[in-house]
Amino acid sequence: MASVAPSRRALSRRDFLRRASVAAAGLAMTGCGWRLAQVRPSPGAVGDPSKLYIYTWAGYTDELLIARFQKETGLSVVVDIFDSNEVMLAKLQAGGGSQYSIIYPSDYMVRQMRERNLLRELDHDRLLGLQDLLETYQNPSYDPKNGHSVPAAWGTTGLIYNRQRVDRPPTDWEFLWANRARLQRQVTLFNDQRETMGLALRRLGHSYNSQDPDQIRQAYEALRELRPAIAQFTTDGWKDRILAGDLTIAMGFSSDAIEAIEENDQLGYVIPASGSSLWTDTMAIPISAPNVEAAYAWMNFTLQPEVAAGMTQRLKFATASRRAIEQLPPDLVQNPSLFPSQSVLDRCEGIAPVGAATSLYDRYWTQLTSG
Ligand SMILES: NCCCCNCCCN
Repeated sequence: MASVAPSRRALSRRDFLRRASVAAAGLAMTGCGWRLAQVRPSPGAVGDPSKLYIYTWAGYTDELLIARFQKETGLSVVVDIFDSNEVMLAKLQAGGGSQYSIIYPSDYMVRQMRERNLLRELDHDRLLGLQDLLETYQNPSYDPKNGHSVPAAWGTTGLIYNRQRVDRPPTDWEFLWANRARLQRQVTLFNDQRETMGLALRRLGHSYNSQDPDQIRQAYEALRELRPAIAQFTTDGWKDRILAGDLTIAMGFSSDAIEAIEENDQLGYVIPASGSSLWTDTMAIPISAPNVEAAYAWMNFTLQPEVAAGMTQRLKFATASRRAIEQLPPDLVQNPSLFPSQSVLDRCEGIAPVGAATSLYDRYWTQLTSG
């Protein structure tokens, strides 16, 4: 089982606090306006040297970021969104690899794509700022020495809950099963097979990366048991619903949870006690990408500590840049949902490829979500 946890030393709360003491000023909070700037349903012309096509997760860009990049480089940016690594991979394999110059695969997917020769090897002479990354991110296990990817963001997966609708806040995944009779259609889980099958594995005391057919079956059956409580499998569609008071609990990424809590202080976020997924999302260049120059320009732009710190402030994902963390204001560095304590991180696990068991995950996932 490969762990992609950020370095224990580098991410200890004590270290963060020490670094934060020099931060104070940081960057001004900026209203994001329309967050998914220039998002469009599908890419059009490819190979236009004045355009950079990016395929990423929701909430990883905003208007300010794109406008500044355009001002600095003259390149306009077009962003498409995916909601799981598997969706991104399928699109790339169906020809999307020659449409996008930058993609944002997570840790395990970088490894999977590298092994299938789907990513371009990075020329480190063309990258500025890799030395500013946290030590563990200089040589992550999913991509030794960042040969094919640059870490962009990291965070956890947990439960977002509406305090007004629960007697006691959930502390673990088990809450969902214990309360399933009361939670009829009030819960959303991700439309992401590794994350969702993973939480069920973890609740049963197994690894997110189990390759044991029996354990994978048990996880599937446990999720079937939960089916009546599940309103929807959605990675990004829960936020409006929980803000509207339509849901009691949603599975969510830490960054999205922090944003939702900013909008409604009746919401809370918990990293489940039995452990959760600790993920890293990266920037990479598909092997047949157009406009590779522009891809390097984007990587270098976002690697700048001041730009990376601004993204963490506005978009609420943890940065892998040590120098960016030094620029963050103390309230962000001390936010345990954004930078969890070491003991919490120790309970979490990085998702890794599961080899031949992938088809079993696929099969159970299809049965679960189509049934
Ligand atoms: N909107 C925030 C997206 C964060 C996505 N991280 C994905 C991790 C998947 N294992």
